Amino acid sequence: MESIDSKPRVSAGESSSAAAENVVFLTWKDLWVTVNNGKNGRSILQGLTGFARPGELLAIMGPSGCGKSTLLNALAGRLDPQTRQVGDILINGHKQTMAYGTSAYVTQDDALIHTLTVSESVYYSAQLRLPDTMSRSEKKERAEMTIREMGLQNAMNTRVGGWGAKGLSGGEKRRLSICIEILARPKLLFLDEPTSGLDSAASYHVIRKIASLNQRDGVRRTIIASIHQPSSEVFHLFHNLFLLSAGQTVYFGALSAANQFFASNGFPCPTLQNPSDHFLKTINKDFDKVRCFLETTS
Ligand SMILES: Nc1ncnc2c1ncn2[C@@H]1O[C@H](COP(=O)(O)OP(=O)(O)OP(=O)(O)O)[C@@H](O)[C@H]1O
Repeated sequence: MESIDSKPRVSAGESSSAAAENVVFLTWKDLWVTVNNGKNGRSILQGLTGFARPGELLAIMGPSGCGKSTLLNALAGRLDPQTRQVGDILINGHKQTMAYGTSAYVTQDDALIHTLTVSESVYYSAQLRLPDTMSRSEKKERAEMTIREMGLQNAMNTRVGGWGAKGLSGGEKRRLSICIEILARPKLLFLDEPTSGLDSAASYHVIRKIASLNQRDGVRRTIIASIHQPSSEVFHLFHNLFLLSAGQTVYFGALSAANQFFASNGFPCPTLQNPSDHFLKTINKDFDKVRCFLETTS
């Protein structure tokens, strides 16, 4: 089976120039994550290598249970204590801990207070999260700017809402959660399934807002999101793809080269089919073929 090089290389100067520019170039090398369940350890991630660049969005995709959240948590330093991690995770080429506010993690569940409005949620978070070196009015200004960046200006006075009290839509809640996490202008943003539970239009709106953040405020963020079955429009908002199956890398590289990679390995994407559906179907359906595919490409 023919294979192409799915592992793009990091150019020598990229990590050091990211450090000079005060952005984050995240690299992981031969990353293993094992969980201890009784007598035997089970490898959830098996020797993953990749990177995420400033100014780009990386999608982590794969079938349910393949290890997407585990990879995201390992990169964010949020693995739970029962797991063991081996391998290197480097920031701008070095092993280092990130300063407060450098990175943010948006979880799948929106941890919002139902009785607050959008503006109250963001203003209060700004007062609590932003450094004391910022004045009250600077914090308020930052909160307003961030609300606009996430396209929530028309819902400023809408309550979050919950059971029995309708408030924000699911997509608006997700954008509010992101809004709160990006208040401190993190250079590295992790999102765990930011579109889960949303319809395709709301998903597109959420990811488009995330994708446009870098253009709007000029901060070249490094953005990594795990994502389930994105529509074609959502899929094409990402720059790079990390495709996993059973804890192993199926593909890592530019999104634009993934079709060619699958085609040259005997799995061309049918015309008019959403490529992300095709990739996930291929991994799920042809399990034995994919095992052989993994062996040839690793
Ligand atoms: N702490 C843990 N203890 C035991 N097993 C774990 C633990 N964390 C993850 N796993 C197992 O590792 C595998 C990968 O889990 P993970 O949540 O990373 O998958 P996922 O791709 O994010 O799944 P989904 O798309 O369904 O959310 C699963 O089989 C899960 O049961």
